[in-house]
Amino acid sequence: MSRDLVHVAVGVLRRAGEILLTRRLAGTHLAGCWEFPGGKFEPGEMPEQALARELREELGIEVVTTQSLIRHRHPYPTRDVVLHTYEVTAWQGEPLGLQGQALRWLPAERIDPADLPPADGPLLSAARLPDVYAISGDFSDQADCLRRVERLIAGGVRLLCLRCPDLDAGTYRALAAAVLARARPVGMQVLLHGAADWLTELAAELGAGRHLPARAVAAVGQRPLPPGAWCAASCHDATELAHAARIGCDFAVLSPVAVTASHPDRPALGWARFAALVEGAALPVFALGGMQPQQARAAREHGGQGVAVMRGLWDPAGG
Ligand SMILES: Nc1nc2c([nH]c(=O)n2[C@@H]2O[C@H](COP(=O)(O)OP(=O)(O)OP(=O)(O)O)[C@@H](O)[C@H]2O)c(=O)[nH]1
Ligand SMILES: [Mg+2]
Repeated sequence: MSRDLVHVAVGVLRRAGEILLTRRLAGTHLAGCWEFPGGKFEPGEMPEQALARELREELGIEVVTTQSLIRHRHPYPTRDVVLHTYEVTAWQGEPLGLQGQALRWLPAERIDPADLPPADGPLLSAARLPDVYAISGDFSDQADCLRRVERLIAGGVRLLCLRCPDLDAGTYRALAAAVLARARPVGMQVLLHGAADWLTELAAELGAGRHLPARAVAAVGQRPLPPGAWCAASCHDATELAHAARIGCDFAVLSPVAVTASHPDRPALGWARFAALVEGAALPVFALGGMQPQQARAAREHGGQGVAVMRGLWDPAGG
């Protein structure tokens, strides 16, 4: 039996580091929840037209510019909802609760997912994530590693995967602790890469997240970290993306989008295939493989969260 499918346009409005939430009115689906403003498409409307009309009707503002953030589908008991989410990067007017709904501005990290509709988990992750995810290269020298981290921080990078596959556990622990001590005060979030179980305990101890290699994602039935700590997955196809979302990962990297120096003979997905895979994914997806930070916008235009960059950031002078 075919289910009802409802398309909804949703806006993320930011001001002084805070995001606008509005409260669903009594008598509506999910009454009392805090949500991102927006509403259902009317017949014949394009997503951005629906967004502009909804924000005019609900908040009395005029949308000036938008950037697509994430589109995902959520099965509610009575119908499926597709949320088309946009960053509203400029608008005119002061948002008001024109339908009597309460308004509230909150920093992204203080929004409690439990206050939002059940469909909003991926949307909140997307709103909290930047559009560049740096992935470290292999290294063993702590001073060199910290110099590279400093350079990333100075360049505005705020999400880092610490990937050191050849280090023993003791050296990795010391290195991760040193990186976190530097990253925490500036709000850079760090994910520990690897399949080993001890990484979960280390992540909890240091206030870090975990990034699971594809083989580790396939092997687990549930994310290894509690909500609130980032849990990311490496994926290469639709099956892996679906599994990553099912086990509760917050975001994924999908590769290889372009041909890379490290795997020149591996066929690249290209942007069209990337977009098709992201379209079906229920979590934010970064493009990985041959990416440079300035391609974040292209990734966004193809439905992605942004780019995951290895060489281009960690080792920009390298080959
Ligand atoms: N606006 C909005 N809707 C959401 C969010 N999350 C989510 O699951 N939804 C669902 O998407 C649908 C949007 O419906 P809506 O009630 O806002 O639609 P609308 O503004 O056109 O209202 P109307 O139908 O009373 O005219 C609802 O089923 C709602 O529960 C969200 O963050 N914002
Ligand atoms: Mg609405």
